[in-house]
Amino acid sequence: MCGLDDFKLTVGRLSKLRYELQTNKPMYKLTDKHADVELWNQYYDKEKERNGMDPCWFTNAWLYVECFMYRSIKETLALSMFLKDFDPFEEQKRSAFMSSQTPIVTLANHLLHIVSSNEHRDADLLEKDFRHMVELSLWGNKNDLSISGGSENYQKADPLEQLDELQPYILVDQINDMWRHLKSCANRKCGRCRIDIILDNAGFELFGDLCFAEFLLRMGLASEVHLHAKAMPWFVSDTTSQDFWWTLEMLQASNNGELSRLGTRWHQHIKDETFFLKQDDFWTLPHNYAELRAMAPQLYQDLSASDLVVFKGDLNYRKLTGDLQWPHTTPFVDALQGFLPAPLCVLRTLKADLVVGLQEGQDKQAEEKASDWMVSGNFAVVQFYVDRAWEQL
Ligand SMILES: O=P(O)(O)OC[C@@]1(O)O[C@H](CO)[C@@H](O)[C@@H]1O
Ligand SMILES: [Mn+2]
Repeated sequence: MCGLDDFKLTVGRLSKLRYELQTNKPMYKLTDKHADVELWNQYYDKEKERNGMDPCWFTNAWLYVECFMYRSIKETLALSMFLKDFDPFEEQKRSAFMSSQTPIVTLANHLLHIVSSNEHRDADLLEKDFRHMVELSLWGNKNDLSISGGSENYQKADPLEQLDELQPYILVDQINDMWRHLKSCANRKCGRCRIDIILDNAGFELFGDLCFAEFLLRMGLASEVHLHAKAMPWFVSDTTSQDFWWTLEMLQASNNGELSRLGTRWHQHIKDETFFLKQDDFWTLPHNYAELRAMAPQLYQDLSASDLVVFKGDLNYRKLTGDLQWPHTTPFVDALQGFLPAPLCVLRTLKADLVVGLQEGQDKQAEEKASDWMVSGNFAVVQFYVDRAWEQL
């Protein structure tokens, strides 16, 4: 088959997918060669058994349906001859990165300034800088391309100047608890701590996450950082391994000295195994994280070796909490339903209508401030949990 025919066939399949989705047709079983096919098809059978009918686009759970849409796009491409590895969102991701150059440079300057100053013998200053780096990584999550339906959504304002005014929008702020945990880990293990980041969006968010990782390394709070990327194009802007490498290449090739230094440094971190880039099919399944241990035992075991697992973003939050309508005052740990491979935290801006761990009445106050507080990405939570037993290890 020639390229043009292959292209036409693929576009036809995508149009069919769109039509079926828009008209609530039944979903279907996957047939491509990817290793996750059986797990998806088992999920389909379970849903069918539960509801007594084939899963349909409008009637099944939002999380499942939404994940399946991205997986179906992947299948359509996988079944083609010439577009197997094509990332349909690549252009948007790259353009969002390019458009965020000014705030990226601001953030790079800030990071390089704080890691090269000697002032951190003052513990209070180190703690303040830690807070800022966490907040920068947190608010980077505002910039995702799936909430904007794929249209331009990139960091425009100066990220540092915004931090103070954004503070009141952090509904749950457990940054101090994270700080105490990391300090005590670093003391106990002489700085030999492992941090994992379950990445979310590429572009400014990924850059902020890498800066946070670099800060932890340079301040002696971590000795290795494991970065978990998606195994396929996902929710438009999520970071794939390809996006990660492209970002490092772009930074290294930048004519801005600071960006270029960071790009070179992060390549070196990979070579000397300070950074680890990982991907696992589990992150692109529709399952809740309470099922991770049973579904992906090796991944669970790997995460268990971490001193802190940082989950970025809204989709991770939905999967951590099972995407359920919890009362808003439900303790965070209860919503995790036993998923506790290691100490963990979430850095998430709210884009879906669920949240836990709020104080009584906090939801009403947020609602008075903005009726779309749960879905606008303008409010956030930083939630942390460590089991007592881990603290004593
Ligand atoms: O995980 P992220 O990037 O923070 O957000 C993903 C997201 O934009 O996608 C879905 C809407 O399509 C929602 O779950 C959420 O708002
Ligand atoms: Mn995302």
